Amino acid sequence: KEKVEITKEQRALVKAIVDAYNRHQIPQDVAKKLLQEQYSAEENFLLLTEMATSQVQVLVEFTKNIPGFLSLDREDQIALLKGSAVEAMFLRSAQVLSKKMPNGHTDVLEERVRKSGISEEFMTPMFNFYKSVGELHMAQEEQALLTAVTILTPDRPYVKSHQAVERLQETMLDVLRKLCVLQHPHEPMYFARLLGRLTELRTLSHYHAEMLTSWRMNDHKFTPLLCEIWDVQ
Ligand SMILES: CC(C)NC(=O)n1c(-c2ccccc2)cc2c1CN(S(=O)(=O)c1cccs1)CC2
Repeated sequence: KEKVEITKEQRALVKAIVDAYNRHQIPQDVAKKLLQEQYSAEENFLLLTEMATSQVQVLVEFTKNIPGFLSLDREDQIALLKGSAVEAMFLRSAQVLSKKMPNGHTDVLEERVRKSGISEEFMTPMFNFYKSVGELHMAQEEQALLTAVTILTPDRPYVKSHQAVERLQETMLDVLRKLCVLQHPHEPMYFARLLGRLTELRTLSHYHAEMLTSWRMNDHKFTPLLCEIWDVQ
């Protein structure tokens, strides 16, 4: 039985990432609004736009606090953010849905998302993903580190110093692997299942590009920040 040891540096790394992750929660008022306003598809779409826009701002702040990220080449920093924004949004959504919320809130949230103009063909894979993440009952350290691992994916378009990003991602993966072994001693495949969610995320992000065109058909407007991070309009 290999003895898994988290080093002092790794403990500090996890603390930095989790603090950043918790510091940048989506403003509660935005999430609360999802539960208050009326149910029209237009209203739901607007609320998702607001939540997604606020999540991008949160994502940028979180990313800047990933140790080593700001020492990467500036253009690579942008390439990593743009390349991971959609995946981070879906991962965040899954984490929001799997969070313990006052009873009934999750259903309302789910209902609003289902009635926001997203075509049925994307609804199924999207909610399958939310369910498969929820079933993992991820600890917050795992959620924060998995988000960091997603952002630090070296093979995003336009990334120049592939190796520098890979080194950073490996640092995160090593401590995430150790945490999984320590926190799920009876589930030797837990870490592998976590990484499997990242594969599902990539597939979802391919659906997202098509989702956007279906919305644009019904002249739905996005915010300038979403247009910039998604390279649309
Ligand atoms: C938590 C935030 C980041 N999640 C969020 O905004 N959601 C959620 C969601 C899921 C579970 C709980 C709460 C919300 C589902 C969807 C989105 C956004 N996208 S989008 O960005 O393509 C979008 C399209 C049009 C305007 S914004 C569409 C799908």
